Amino acid sequence: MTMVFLNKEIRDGDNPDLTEERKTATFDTNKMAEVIYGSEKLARRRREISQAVSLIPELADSKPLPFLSRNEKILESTRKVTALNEHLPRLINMNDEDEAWHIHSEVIGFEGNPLALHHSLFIPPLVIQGSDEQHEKWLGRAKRREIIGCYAQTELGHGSNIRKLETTATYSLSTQEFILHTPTINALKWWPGALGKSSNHAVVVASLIIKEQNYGPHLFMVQIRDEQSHEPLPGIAVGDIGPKMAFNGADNGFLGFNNFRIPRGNLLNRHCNVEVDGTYVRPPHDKMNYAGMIRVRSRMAAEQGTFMAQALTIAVRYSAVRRQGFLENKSQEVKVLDYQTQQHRLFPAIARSYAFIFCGFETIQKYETLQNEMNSGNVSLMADLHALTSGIKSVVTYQTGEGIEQARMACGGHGYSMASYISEIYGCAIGGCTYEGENMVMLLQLARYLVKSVELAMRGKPGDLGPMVAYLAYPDIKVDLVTGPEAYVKMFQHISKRQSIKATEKFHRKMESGVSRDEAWNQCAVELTRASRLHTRLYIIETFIRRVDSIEDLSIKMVLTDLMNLHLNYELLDVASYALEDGFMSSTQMGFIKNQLYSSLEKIRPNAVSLVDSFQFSDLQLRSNLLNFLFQVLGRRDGHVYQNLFEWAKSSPLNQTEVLPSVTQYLKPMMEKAKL
Ligand SMILES: CCCCC/C=C\C/C=C\C/C=C\C/C=C\C/C=C\CCCCC(=O)SCCNC(=O)CCNC(=O)[C@H](O)C(C)(C)COP(=O)(O)OP(=O)(O)OC[C@H]1O[C@@H](n2cnc3c(N)ncnc32)[C@H](O)[C@@H]1OP(=O)(O)O
Ligand SMILES: Cc1cc2nc3c(=O)[nH]c(=O)nc-3n(C[C@H](O)[C@H](O)[C@H](O)COP(=O)(O)OP(=O)(O)OC[C@H]3O[C@@H](n4cnc5c(N)ncnc54)[C@H](O)[C@@H]3O)c2cc1C
Repeated sequence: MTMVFLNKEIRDGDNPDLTEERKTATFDTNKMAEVIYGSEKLARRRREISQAVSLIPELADSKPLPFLSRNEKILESTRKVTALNEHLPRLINMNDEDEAWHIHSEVIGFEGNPLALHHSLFIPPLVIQGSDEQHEKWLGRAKRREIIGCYAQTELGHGSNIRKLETTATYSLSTQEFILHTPTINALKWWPGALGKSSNHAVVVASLIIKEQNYGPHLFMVQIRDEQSHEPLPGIAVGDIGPKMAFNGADNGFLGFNNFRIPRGNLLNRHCNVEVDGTYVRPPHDKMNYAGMIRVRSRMAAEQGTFMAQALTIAVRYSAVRRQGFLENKSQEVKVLDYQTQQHRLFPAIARSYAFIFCGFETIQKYETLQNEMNSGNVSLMADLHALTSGIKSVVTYQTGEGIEQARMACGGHGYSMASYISEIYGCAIGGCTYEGENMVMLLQLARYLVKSVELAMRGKPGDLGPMVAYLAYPDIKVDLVTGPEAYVKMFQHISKRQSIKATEKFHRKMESGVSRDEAWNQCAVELTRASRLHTRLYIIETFIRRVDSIEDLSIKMVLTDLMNLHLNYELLDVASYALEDGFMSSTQMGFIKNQLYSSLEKIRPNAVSLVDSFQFSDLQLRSNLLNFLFQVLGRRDGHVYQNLFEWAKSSPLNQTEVLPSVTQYLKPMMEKAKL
């Protein structure tokens, strides 16, 4: 029997400890899902899609993934993604990217698949950088999945510094072709997802050479494998780069060219061109070829917030059914979720998940605006969004890693087992600190923007500062935190502004003392990255406040206000030393922040399970679908952890036989020998 309480599904047969949690919630999880995913329609569509997928057996894992070898993982992810391809048009609106992401996440999980990059990194640069004619030629084929592609930029020797990529695309005037070449081992493309064994096309980033002049990195559409035989084309060396920390269901690859020729029309030329006679037509912005990277980075806050939310769903549900130790009542052990330390471990991370998802939706919208402007030739928004997304991708990936690791530790010993599946989520999410721009490198990109902005403010031109950095010119007026969120923002603004100014002044002093600009920059780099982090954390706080302000439903607004207050106090406490240093914050205020934080933990406690339930991850999505295969066990919606942990252990391949060859071949002889 199912009883609906405030639209929260209470099911007979669930672990009573979880049922009790769901009953104490003060809000409706369906309503909260609408806020998280931005609309009633999307939240509802997600549920409908999850439900539809759960009814199609071939879309479920056919084996528990942690027990599979790499080859088996790739076979399984490919089986699922191709099976899904057959069902997609019936299950989702094919033009809706959010629906597509959701269904892929349901079916594929975290371990990658040969089409993940096709949609996120092959089609988008083709859309952004390809001309109408090029769309005509490749886009339809790519969307129909007649061809499979990837994005090949990083090389063995260079990833961060793309101006130094060594792969060359030399224009041949006589044949009107580009000759792609890999001059050294270091120049091999290295890392691109789905390149190794699956793709037959790649968007390749290579240095464009015309009449011996290097015009820097440009994007080329390159067919790398025969469409019939799938063999590499002559002049191409391609393969898999081996097992990784995660994403082992995907084939990240290497790629080398031996004077491989492609037609002139394969340079993606919506914004730049090489004419027949070798004349180079410049793009409207120097870094136009980097626009695809801004796109991916703009999506990372929501994506990473979701990864963290998945780990937290597992940890919070488990913490509500795990009983260990006593508080006042000595006749019953307490749920570990009742310990303040456990709450302090998990609840600020829940708040960050919400904050990242809210911030993510804002940045995705900003990117869409940029894209529309770029299409009509206006590139003025590019610099701001590059700076913003560089900071956001760095801060959210790092904090997501922290949050997921805390979720794992919060599950004690069982968190360390693959039965929690948290380590797989961690491996997948933490890759984000490196891919799409190594975090330190991206923080330093934002720092360039901050330093320039401080210089403008110092030169008495605050009117030239964009809205994102206007606070750098605000006067320092002390604030009373009791007055609410705005005061927290002002305190954060002061901290961020002061650090940006300090780092800039240090940089100036170094140069004035005769140190070169680059060396001075390097000697200030740690301080500069601190400024970037603070600026970004301030931005995330502001998006959280904006989102909560916009909510009308009172019960949702109240619980999100609790979560936002927790976030404000946690973030401010974390950086308080910056404000204590110059006396902007007093030790009394510090005490106030701590007390507010502890009181927020208490307020959130009754809503904790429902706050993670509101993400509405299905058991399949968390890989805990008992109907198909025993898998991630701790975060099951029904909370039946222990019996399923035992089932999980029994299903281990090691337990399919009582005596292993390791015993008969090695341990037994050793023991026998010892008896002699
Ligand atoms: C619809 C269907 C969907 C289906 C979905 C299917 C499946 C999904 C299911 C599950 C998936 C699950 C999970 C998926 C999650 C993850 C995916 C997995 C893997 C991700 C793949 C990652 C791919 C990559 O990593 S691609 C490679 C990325 N590489 C980088 O990012 C390189 C970083 N380096 C750089 O960007 C540059 O080198 C640089 C650091 C910016 C420096 O560039 P440089 O040219 O040297 O410039 P310089 O520093 O001198 O600065 C000069 C000037 O330019 C400005 N600038 C720089 N960049 C930009 C820019 N982009 N835009 C604007 N301006 C820019 C810079 O600020 C300077 O300005 P100024 O002089 O200071 O004014
Ligand atoms: C899971 C995964 C998937 C990927 N998928 C793709 C893909 O599909 N396509 C693709 O083209 N690439 C892909 N990559 C590659 C990825 O984009 C690069 O690894 C990334 O951009 C970092 O570059 P790097 O490896 O050269 O690191 P490096 O730059 O060598 O970084 C090493 C260290 O040097 C530091 N460092 C480097 N430069 C500076 C600097 N200027 N100032 C200060 N410190 C610096 C870094 O902070 C870091 O600590 C993927 C990587 C991973 C992990």
